Amino acid sequence: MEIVAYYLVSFLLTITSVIYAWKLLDWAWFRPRKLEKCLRKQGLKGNSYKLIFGDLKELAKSFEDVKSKPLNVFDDDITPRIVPYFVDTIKKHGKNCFIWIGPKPMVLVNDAEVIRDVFNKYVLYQKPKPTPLTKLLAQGLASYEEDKWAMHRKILNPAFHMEKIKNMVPAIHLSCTEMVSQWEESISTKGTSCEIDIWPYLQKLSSDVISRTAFGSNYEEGRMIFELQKEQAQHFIEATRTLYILGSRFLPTKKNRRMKEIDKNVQAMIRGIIDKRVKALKAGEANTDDLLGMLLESNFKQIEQHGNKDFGMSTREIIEECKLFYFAGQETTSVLLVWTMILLSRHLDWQTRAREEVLQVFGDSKLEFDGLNRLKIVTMILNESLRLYPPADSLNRKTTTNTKLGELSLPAGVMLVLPIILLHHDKEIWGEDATEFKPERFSEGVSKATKGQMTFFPFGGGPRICIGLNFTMIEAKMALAMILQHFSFELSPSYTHAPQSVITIQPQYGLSIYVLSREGNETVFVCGFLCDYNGTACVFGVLILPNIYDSYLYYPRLVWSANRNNPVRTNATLQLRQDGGLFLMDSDGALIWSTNTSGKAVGGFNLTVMGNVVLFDKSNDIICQSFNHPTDTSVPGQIMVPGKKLISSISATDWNEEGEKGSRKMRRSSLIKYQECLLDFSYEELTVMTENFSEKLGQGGFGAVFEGTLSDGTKIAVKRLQGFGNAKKSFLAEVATIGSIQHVNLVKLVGFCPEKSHRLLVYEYMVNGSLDRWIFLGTWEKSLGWDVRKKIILKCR
Ligand code: HEM
Ligand SMILES: Nc1ncnc2c1ncn2[C@@H]1O[C@H](COP(=O)(O)OP(=O)(O)OP(=O)(O)O)[C@@H](O)[C@H]1O
Repeated sequence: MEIVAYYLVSFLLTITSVIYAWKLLDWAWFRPRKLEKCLRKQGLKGNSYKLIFGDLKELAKSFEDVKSKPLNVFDDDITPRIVPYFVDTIKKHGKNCFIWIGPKPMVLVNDAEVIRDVFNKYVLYQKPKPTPLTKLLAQGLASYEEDKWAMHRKILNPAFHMEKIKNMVPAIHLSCTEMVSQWEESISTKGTSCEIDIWPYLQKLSSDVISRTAFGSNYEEGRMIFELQKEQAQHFIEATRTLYILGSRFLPTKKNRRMKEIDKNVQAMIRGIIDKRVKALKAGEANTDDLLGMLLESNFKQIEQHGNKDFGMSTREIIEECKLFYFAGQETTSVLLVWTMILLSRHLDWQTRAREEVLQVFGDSKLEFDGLNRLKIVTMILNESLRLYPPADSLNRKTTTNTKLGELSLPAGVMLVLPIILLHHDKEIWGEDATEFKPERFSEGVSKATKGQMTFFPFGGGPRICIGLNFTMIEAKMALAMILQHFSFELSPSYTHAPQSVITIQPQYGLSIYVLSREGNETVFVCGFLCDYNGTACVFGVLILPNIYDSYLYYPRLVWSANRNNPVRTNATLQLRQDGGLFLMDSDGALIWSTNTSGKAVGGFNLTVMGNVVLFDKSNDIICQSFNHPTDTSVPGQIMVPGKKLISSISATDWNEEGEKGSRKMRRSSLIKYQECLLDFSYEELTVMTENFSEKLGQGGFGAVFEGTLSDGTKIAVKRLQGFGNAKKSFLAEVATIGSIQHVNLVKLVGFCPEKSHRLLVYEYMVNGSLDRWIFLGTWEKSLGWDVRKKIILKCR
């Protein structure tokens, strides 16, 4: 009996071993060979199959090779670095090719229409099965198929609707504010600018945003969960760099134990939060503004509707969805932001245009949802950034049965790769400048830019398109707008341009940029009428005021004017008409100038912080702007296009005197007409004007004051300062400050002289002397009372 049992067991063992051996052989050799034959018959080309590993070794080597070769800082042609093996294979075998991922062939799908088909027929083309390692990281919606996917998508969809995302905007705003404050703090310790590696900040930002929006009031617990998920992702990335060996996850290695421990802890923590919420929801107290709240609410509704738990998600499944939010939404959003920042650091013209738009929509006030939706330039920039640096460089699918794919007939089990980045960089699709940053491609939206083709799909496509698309775009707009509102930035020379693919496309060495605070550092423009002393000649224009940090601009200058060749008199008016734009009428009612926009419905006009006078319509679209009609000056951020020209305005604004004898003199003779403008005198001129400082008016704490006369006979008082030494910068800063103060009862500064070690201030002449003579009339009793002094201070006569 025992012998029979022995033979029976041996027989069964042998049979099982033979079956497994055959399966292994089929998996490692026969099946790959059969698939290869079939693909070659269809005209597809690729390397011959190599046992078990296929092309994996070459694939790993190609990544290693490019890793050590950073790109030129201005090079956005990144495909050879991100998908080196695809690029090499296409070079070697042509566009209709395949590569071997171990024993599985992977066909490259390059045709936009075929890609659309793959996305739409999502039951026929499914995602490759997640490895057990991926399962430890996150399962959820992204990895389900067919009915289970459909049910989860239906429950999750409402949480990602625009009106729900609107409620999350305050949470997103808070996270962005925290980041901006940290940058401001770093800057304040160094002055007005400093070098920051912003990559870790952007990663923390997107992680904070997910914690806040997913778990709301349980934000702190959420943050701990996501810290653990982050560590899990690190382990996962390391594991994906080696070939996954069946059963290896059961080995009691240190890493395997840690991954399991993390998974257990994360599950327990999320379960704790969910239990609290479910209790609150049942008691009618739960907050449903965060993702978790909305998901629970939607799940309840679904179960209630069908009266059956099977139509909803289990707690375990809800836990997986929460883990997935972090995995799918954190890194992707931070890389979108980091590449956008790199592009804007290099393309300062677009940085300026984006800032202009942000300031036009929000000014310096708090960002809010409706305004974010009006940011057109920012959206164009984000789309162009997603085109050049799509966070996911390619997507995978597999055939589930024998399938007709375009011209091909593919057997079941063939993997497909949809190479997002190759289509985004294709010169046949986007033109010769495909690898250049040109946000204007998206000026009329995505469908116009792609002509309705599936050539731009950073978020995938078809029914399985990214569920977080709206969420991520609002977050990115908010973060970018807030950064632009507070800072200017440019690349640091220490930045190394090395994009690399680690699940998402990331900057290998971070992103060091110079961040400059805009506060107190911006150039100030004012707009209005500028008249000569007599008020007989006025222009309507834009004036740039000196900035105390600049040493090159000592006095306000006119940078644009509407009527420089046609001055008007005082009492002229500028009228904004709803149906025609701006009209400049002289005091006698004669039309002097208009914006030439008759028939257009005008919403308003605005002087932007860049000094651009902008006329816009009701939907904030620009109707016309002074930047498009330059006169004699161009300011930073003003883009000059072919056909535009600057024409010197000296003689044109020099209404009374002929412009003569060198530019310095000419500038002065025209500037002297403006009350607001300060003149820079030479020491020699002041010596002549004061007849060698012969007539002393008095002595102050900082030096003596002398009488003088300008060439047109106007009397002046010249103060010769002592004690400023050679400190030209602080002297000019002082001049800029005093020069910008306008008060009827304070003497006006006319000009100054900073030549060599001379420091002189030129004031208008006060016939009645200094105010102190009138304030202190000999004795305290006789001097002016407080009410009179108050009136003097408050400018009342
Ligand atoms: C720049 C940011 C993002 C990019 C580029 C991006 C990209 C993608 C892509 C390409 C897919 C399709 C994958 C495939 O078809 O194989 C996808 C799916 C998905 N994404 Fe995103 N994503 C981003 C942000 C987010 C955020 C913020 C969340 C959640 C909070 C999210 C959640 C998901 C989910 C759950 C899916 C699976 C959808 C399904 O299978 O029905 N994503 N994402
Ligand atoms: N713009 C002016 N027009 C006519 N006289 C002036 C003018 N500015 C100064 N003075 C004369 O010169 C004197 C000294 O002026 P100054 O402004 O230097 O002195 P202060 O007011 O005593 O103080 P401080 O040196 O602290 O500014 C005045 O008392 C006045 O008589």
